Amino acid sequence: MSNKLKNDTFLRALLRQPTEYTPVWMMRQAGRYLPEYNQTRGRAGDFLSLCKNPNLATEVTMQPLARFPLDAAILFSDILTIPDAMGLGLYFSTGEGPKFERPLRDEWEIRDLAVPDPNVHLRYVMDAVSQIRKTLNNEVPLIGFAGSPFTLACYMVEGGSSSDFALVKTMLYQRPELLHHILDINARAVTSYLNAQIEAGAQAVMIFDSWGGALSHAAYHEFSLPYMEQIVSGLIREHNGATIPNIIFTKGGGLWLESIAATGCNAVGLDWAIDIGQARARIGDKVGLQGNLDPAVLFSNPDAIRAEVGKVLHSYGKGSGHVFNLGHGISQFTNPENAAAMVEAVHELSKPYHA
Ligand SMILES: Cc1c2[nH]c(c1CCC(=O)O)Cc1[nH]c(c(CCC(=O)O)c1C)Cc1[nH]c(c(CCC(=O)O)c1C)Cc1[nH]c(c(C)c1CCC(=O)O)C2
Repeated sequence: MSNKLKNDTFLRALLRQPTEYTPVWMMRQAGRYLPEYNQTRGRAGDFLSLCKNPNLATEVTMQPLARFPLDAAILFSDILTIPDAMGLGLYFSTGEGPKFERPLRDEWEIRDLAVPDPNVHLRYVMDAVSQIRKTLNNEVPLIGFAGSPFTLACYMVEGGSSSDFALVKTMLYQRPELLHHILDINARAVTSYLNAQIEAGAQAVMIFDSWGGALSHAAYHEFSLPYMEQIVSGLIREHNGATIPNIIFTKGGGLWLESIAATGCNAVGLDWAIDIGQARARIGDKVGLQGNLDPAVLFSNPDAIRAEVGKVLHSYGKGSGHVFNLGHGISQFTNPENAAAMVEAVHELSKPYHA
């Protein structure tokens, strides 16, 4: 099988190589805003069964690509597959988000944590990756992903979603060595998981640090960033002759862009709080940038969406190095026609910036 991509615009933009237009994909592009996704999830039974069934995971990965001319596909899965493989017992109760049957509450549970073998305990993810690659037939690249060690620790310690991170932050300040132990296991688990995804066919990888932005300046630099740096330095950089770019996305990380860019990553994800032109001025000579449209823009209408897309493109300015995306996942209450309008506007309006 030839590995030549028909559309590698996304990969080139991450590596700051020239492109004809600005490539675009959407975080959570396969999800509940698509009626066909809800239909497939209904057939699977629930969200986790969907993740664990490679046929159905492939089907939903392809759904947004059938609707919109996106420049990348992203593996359909979840960041919490790793703690699930560690034995914490992931489940999703409708309307309440992710939960663990056995969150980390006792010190012995933390001391007992072990790095799962991705090709055994997360075989279903690797099977999905290779099946998605076959189905994609080299049309666009496939993105693999994982959660950051700190973001995973938030869920593992809290036992689910949290608004104040009381338990994990108590541990951070009271028993920092215990949290460091969890983070070290998580960093090794994420590195081998992402490398297994690359070996199974992922052509770029992204680390979601969804909660790093909830930390203080000092705590971010002690408990989140160094572990992402450890992962980046352990990632496979070339596979079957192709460069495998990586992206770090700390939501709320705008204050720390220089530190993030210094990890050795290829690209940095931006939420919508920062001006992308300013971000480029700060780190754009070192890394590519991905983002940064407010997902709420997609609640408006095609004309307003076009105007907001134009502002982001104008702020980034001329030249390569930008992958257009939302600043966070697409809302389940988005009209798919508005997502279509965004993708079309990016492709059309970005061409003059690459002339
Ligand atoms: C924190 C986090 C999680 N998962 C993820 C993150 C990091 C990104 C972020 O900050 O949002 C990452 C993720 N989750 C999902 C993907 C799939 C790929 C994609 O299309 O982008 C990715 C990349 C599918 C999903 N993961 C989830 C859904 C919705 C579940 C459903 O279908 O019922 C999807 C499509 C469930 C999930 N999974 C998680 C939460 C908090 C929830 C519930 C939130 C919600 O209800 O919107 C954990």
